[in-house]
Amino acid sequence: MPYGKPLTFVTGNANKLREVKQILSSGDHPIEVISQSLDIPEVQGTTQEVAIAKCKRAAELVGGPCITEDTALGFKAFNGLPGPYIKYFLQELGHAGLNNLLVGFPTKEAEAICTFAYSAGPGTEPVLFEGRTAGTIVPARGPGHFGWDAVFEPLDTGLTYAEMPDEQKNKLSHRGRALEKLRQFMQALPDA
Ligand SMILES: O=c1nc[nH]c2c1ncn2[C@H]1C[C@H](O)[C@@H](COP(=O)(O)OP(=O)(O)OP(=O)(O)O)O1
Ligand SMILES: [Mg+2]
Repeated sequence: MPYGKPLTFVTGNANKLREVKQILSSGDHPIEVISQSLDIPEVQGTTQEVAIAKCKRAAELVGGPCITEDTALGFKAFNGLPGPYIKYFLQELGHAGLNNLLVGFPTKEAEAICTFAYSAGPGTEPVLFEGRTAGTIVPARGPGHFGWDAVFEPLDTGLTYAEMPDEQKNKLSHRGRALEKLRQFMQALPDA
C-alpha cells in the first residue's frame, strides 16, 4: 500500500531528490515524493540545528507538511569539521583540495551524516531522522557529478560512492539509513 499523500521534499539538489525518490519508491510501502526547489538560507550550527531551521522555513513557504535534508561530511582529524559546512569547502577546494586538507594528519577517516527533518506544517516542531556512514577520504575515483561522492570510500567496500551502482550506495549510505527511519515514522502516522 502506498502512503496516502505525496510527500513534499524541499531541496535545491537534483541528485538528492533522485536518490530520495529511488529509496522511498521501493519496498512494500512506497512513498510518493514531489519536490519544490526553494532557496532557503542555511544557519550556522550543528547538523541538527541546521536541519531544524531549514525545515521550519520550508514548512512556512510550502504552507503544509514537508521534509528537508541536510548532509554533513565530518573529518575525524578535524573533530567532525567541515560537517554541515562541507558544501562550501567542496565548492572552493574541490576534490583534490579536500584530500590536501588532510595531508599530514594520521587519519583520513570521515563520517557522512544525513539529517532528514519532517514538519507537519508551519509552526510545528520538526522531527529529525539521522543516518551515518563511516569511511575514508581518498583521491577522486568515479564519476564526479554528485558532490563529494568520488572522494568518499565507505569502510570495507573498496569503492567510492561514485563508483557504486545506485542500489549499492542507497543500501549503505547515510541517506538510505536516515530514510529507513523516516519511512517507519511515516507508516505510523494516522494518515498512512
Ligand atoms: O550523498 C552525497 N554524496 C556526495 N555529496 C553529497 C551527498 N549529499 C549531499 N552532498 C553534497 C551536496 C552539498 O555540496 C553538500 C551538502 O549540503 P546541503 O546544504 O545538505 O545540500 P544542498 O545545498 O546541495 O541541497 P539542499 O537544497 O537540500 O540544502 O554535500
Ligand atoms: Mg543546502
